[in-house]
Amino acid sequence: MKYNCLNPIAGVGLNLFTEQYNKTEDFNEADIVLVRSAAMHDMELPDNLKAIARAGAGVNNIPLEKCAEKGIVVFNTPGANANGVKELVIAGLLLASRDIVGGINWVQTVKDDPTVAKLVEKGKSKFAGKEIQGKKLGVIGLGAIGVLVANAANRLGMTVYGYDPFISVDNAWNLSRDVVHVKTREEIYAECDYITVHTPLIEDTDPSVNTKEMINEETIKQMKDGVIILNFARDLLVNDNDIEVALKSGKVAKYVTDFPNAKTANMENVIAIPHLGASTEESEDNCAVMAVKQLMDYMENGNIKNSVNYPNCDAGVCRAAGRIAIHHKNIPNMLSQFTSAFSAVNVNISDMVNKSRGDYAYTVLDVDSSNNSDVAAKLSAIQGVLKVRVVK
Ligand SMILES: NC(=O)C1=CN([C@@H]2O[C@H](COP(=O)(O)OP(=O)(O)OC[C@H]3O[C@@H](n4cnc5c(N)ncnc54)[C@H](O)[C@@H]3O)[C@@H](O)[C@H]2O)C=CC1
Ligand SMILES: O=C(O)C(=O)COP(=O)(O)O
Repeated sequence: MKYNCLNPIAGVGLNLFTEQYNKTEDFNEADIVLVRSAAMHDMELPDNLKAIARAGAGVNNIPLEKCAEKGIVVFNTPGANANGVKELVIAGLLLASRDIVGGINWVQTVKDDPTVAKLVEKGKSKFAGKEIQGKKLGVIGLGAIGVLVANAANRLGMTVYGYDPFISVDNAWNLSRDVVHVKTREEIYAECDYITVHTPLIEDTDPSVNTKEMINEETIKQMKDGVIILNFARDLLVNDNDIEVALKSGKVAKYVTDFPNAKTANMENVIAIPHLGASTEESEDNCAVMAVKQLMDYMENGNIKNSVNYPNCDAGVCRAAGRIAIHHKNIPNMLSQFTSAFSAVNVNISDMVNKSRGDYAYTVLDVDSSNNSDVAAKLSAIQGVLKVRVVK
């Protein structure tokens, strides 16, 4: 089996691959691909490609639907880099509150002056700021990162407001009970001195689901004067032209972004960080290990864990003579056709798992025969079947 890395992936993860797996520099001959932020939307997806693992959280760089149509499972690594991002968000809160960057840059301009010690005492008042303790922070999106940010800010003495209409049970359990649970984004806009966004980038006609450009003229208008906005999620969550106007007028005091672009990188009062949220040794290692383990379990057992375009499916380790994995449309009459294909050749199905997610489904069949290539070819020809893989 061949794997290709579209971005550098930590060695501690890649070292988990056994001798069955070989690295290839050629994307077109890969069975599996590991990726971080490389843009995949315009890439031609080869027929032999079976799975893509995003060593990270955001999957907006990957064509999920196109992959699902080709029976390519896309995984991510939920939570594996959340602490790295949380720590940078806390740094972002402090960088936006105290002119640390301005002060450091100024010291560089006077560092060769023998009276530098005196100069700093005289000049430091230009860089004075505010403390975060006692201020209100709004967290939009209480997933792996949002929960950690909310809890950490709460421990630093901030009053934290949290909004997430789709919060998972686990994340709700992990959220500090001191976090104020708000039911609308508007409450956050009206109340908070700092607002940080931690949702995926989602484009949808339903405004409660859509996150694209959720920070815009209309929503900024509802915020407090001098609000500080932090964006460690994706640049498209914020409308660049609207934030520019708001920064110029002082309505927004600072915009901290981990996703600078040609516009925001040139705006005054923007603190632009070069997408460093997940760039820590620990996060890179966690993501790589999780991504590789998920890929290996998929390749060797057909199990799917943490997919973003196919249902999760745990068929365990195969103890039968053969295992076939079928990617198919979630439509009527599929299972009966699969079972008929095996009964036609008098092969017993000893175990079966069938899972669906939206328009797509995944079926794993354990059978009492180790020679299944002919049946696999017949299964591939069934209308609605997207890919058939002989796992064992
Ligand atoms: N700066 C960086 O290096 C990194 C950035 N990210 C970005 O941060 C995002 C969040 O990451 P995680 O917390 O790990 O993901 P996650 O999937 O654990 O959390 C996302 C949360 O957003 C919530 N959500 C979805 N739509 C929403 C809406 N319309 N309104 C309010 N909440 C909504 C979900 O219910 C979920 O709880 C990623 O999608 C990615 O874009 C993630 C990791 C690193
Ligand atoms: O995990 C994410 O969503 C990130 O934004 C991290 O991206 P990266 O892996 O650092 O290119």
